[in-house]
Amino acid sequence: MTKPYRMTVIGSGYLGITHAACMAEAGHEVLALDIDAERVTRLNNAELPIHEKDLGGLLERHVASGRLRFTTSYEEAGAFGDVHFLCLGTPQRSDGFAADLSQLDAAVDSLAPHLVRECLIVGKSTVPVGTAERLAARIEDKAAAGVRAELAWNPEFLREGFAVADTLHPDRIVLGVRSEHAERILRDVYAPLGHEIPYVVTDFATAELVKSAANAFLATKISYINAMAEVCESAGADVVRLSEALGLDERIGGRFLRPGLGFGGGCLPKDIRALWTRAEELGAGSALSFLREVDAINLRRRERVVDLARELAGGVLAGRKVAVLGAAFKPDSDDIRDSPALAVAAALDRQGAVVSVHDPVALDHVRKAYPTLNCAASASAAAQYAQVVLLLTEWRDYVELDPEELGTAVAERRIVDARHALAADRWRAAGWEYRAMGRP
Ligand SMILES: NC(=O)c1ccc[n+]([C@@H]2O[C@H](COP(=O)([O-])OP(=O)(O)OC[C@H]3O[C@@H](n4cnc5c(N)ncnc54)[C@H](O)[C@@H]3O)[C@@H](O)[C@H]2O)c1
Ligand SMILES: O=c1ccn([C@@H]2O[C@H](COP(=O)(O)OP(=O)(O)O[C@H]3O[C@H](CO)[C@@H](O)[C@H](O)[C@H]3O)[C@@H](O)[C@H]2O)c(=O)[nH]1
Repeated sequence: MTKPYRMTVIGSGYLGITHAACMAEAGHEVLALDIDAERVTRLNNAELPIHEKDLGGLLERHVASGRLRFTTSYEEAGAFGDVHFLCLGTPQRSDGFAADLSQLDAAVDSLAPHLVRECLIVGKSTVPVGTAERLAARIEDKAAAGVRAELAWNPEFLREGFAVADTLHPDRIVLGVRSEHAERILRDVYAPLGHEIPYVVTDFATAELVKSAANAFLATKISYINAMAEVCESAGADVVRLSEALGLDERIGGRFLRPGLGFGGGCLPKDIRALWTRAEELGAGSALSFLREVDAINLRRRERVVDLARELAGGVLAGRKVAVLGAAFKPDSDDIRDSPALAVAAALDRQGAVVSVHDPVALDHVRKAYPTLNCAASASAAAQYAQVVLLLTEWRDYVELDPEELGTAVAERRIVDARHALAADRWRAAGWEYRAMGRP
C-alpha cells in the first residue's frame, strides 16, 4: 500500500459499518459517523448492532487497535478525513416510488461547512441518476471558503450475509469521477484489496446507473423465474427442474434464478421503483415500464402464499393457527426491511389467523415493527398446534428440520415450502401435505 488514508464513513448502517471495518482491515485510519448516539456508543464498545457474518470479528479487532472509531460529531469528521465516504440510507419515499434523498442531503449539509482542507467526498449510496451532479453543486455551495472538496461516485454491490467477503473481494470497482486526481486517490484507497479487481472508470451518471441497472437485472431474473412458476403451476410442470435446466445454459446461468417467494430487503424492491420513476422523470419511462411488471410479479408471490395457506387451512384463515418460519428478508441476515416473509405474516394476521413467527436472529426487529404478531422461541414452539406451517425464509436450521419431530408439535401436518428449500419426498413420506408454488 502506498499510504494509509485518514477517512470517514458517514452513516453507520448495514453498508457503513461494513465499509468502515473493511477499510480499517485494508490498513486505513477510519472514523465512522452516525446521528444515532446509542448506535455509536455500542459500536465504540465493539458491539455490532446488526447480524452480519465475519463483521463482529473485524469490528472488535479494529476498535481494539484504534484504527476504527465512531462518532456523532461532524466537526470531528470534517477535521479528520482526507476522504469521506457517504453511506446514507436512500429508502423509498413515503409518498410514492421515488428515492428519499433527505439523509444524503442532510449529511452533505452537515459535513461541508466543517471541512478544513482539500478532500475527496465519495458517494456509495444507491441513488437516482443525476444525484451526484446535484450534490457536487451543493457541496461547492456549502463548503467553507477556500476549501476544495471534490465529489466522486463509487456505488457498492455487496450482498447482506456476504458483506465482508464482497467488500474485500469485489467483482468490480466502479468509479464515477471528474478528474484523474479523484481516480488516483480511489485506486490508492482500494489498492490493498489486490490488483486483479477490474475497475470501470466513468462519469457520474454512468456510475449511478450501473448500480440501479445491476439491481434491476437481478430483480428481473428473479421475477422471470417466478412468472414461469405461475405458468408451471397452471400447466402441472415443475419450476425447480425448469430453473435447473435453464441455469445449465451458460448464457443464462443459474444464479438469481431460484423461484419462490420472491425478492425483498432494503435494496431490490425500492431500487427498481426508484429507477423506473427516475426514467419517467427523464422522459424515458417507456423503456423501463417492464419493471412495473417485475414488481407486480414479485408482489403476487406473497399473495399466492396467503392463498395457499387459506386453502390448506380449509378455506378460511380467521381463527386458524399458522406457524411462520423465517422473518428476515433472506437467511444469514437480521434485516426485515420489505421482508416477503413478514408481508405474508402480516396479511395472515389481518385476515384473522393466529400467527406465530420464528426467526433465528430477527425477532427483536419483528417485536418492534409488528407488535401484533406472536414471536416464538423456536421453530417447534411456533408450530405448536398449528394447522398450517409456512417456510418463508430458507434458514439452514429450517432446511434441516425433521418432519417427524415437527409433526409431533402441529395439529395438522400441512406445510407450504415457499422457498423450495425442503426435500418434498421426505416430508410427504412423513405424512405431511407438502405444497410449493410451481411444483406438482
Ligand atoms: N444494505 C446493503 O446491503 C447495501 C448494499 C449496497 C448498497 N446499499 C445502499 O447503501 C445505502 C445505505 O444502505 P444501508 O442498508 O446501510 O442503510 P441503513 O439505513 O442501514 O443505514 C443508514 C445509516 O445512516 C444513518 N443516518 C441517517 N441520517 C444521517 C445523517 N444525516 N448523518 C449521519 N448518519 C445518518 C442512520 O442512522 C443509519 O444508521 C443505501 O443507498 C442502499 O441502497 C446498501
Ligand atoms: O434466486 C434468487 C435470489 C434471491 N432471491 C431473493 O432476492 C432478495 C435479495 O437477495 P440478495 O440480492 O442476495 O440480497 P441483498 O443483500 O438485498 O443484495 C442485493 O442488493 C444489494 C443492495 O443494493 C446489492 O448491493 C447486491 O448486489 C444485491 O444482490 C432476497 O429476498 C432473496 O430471498 C430470490 O428470491 N431468488
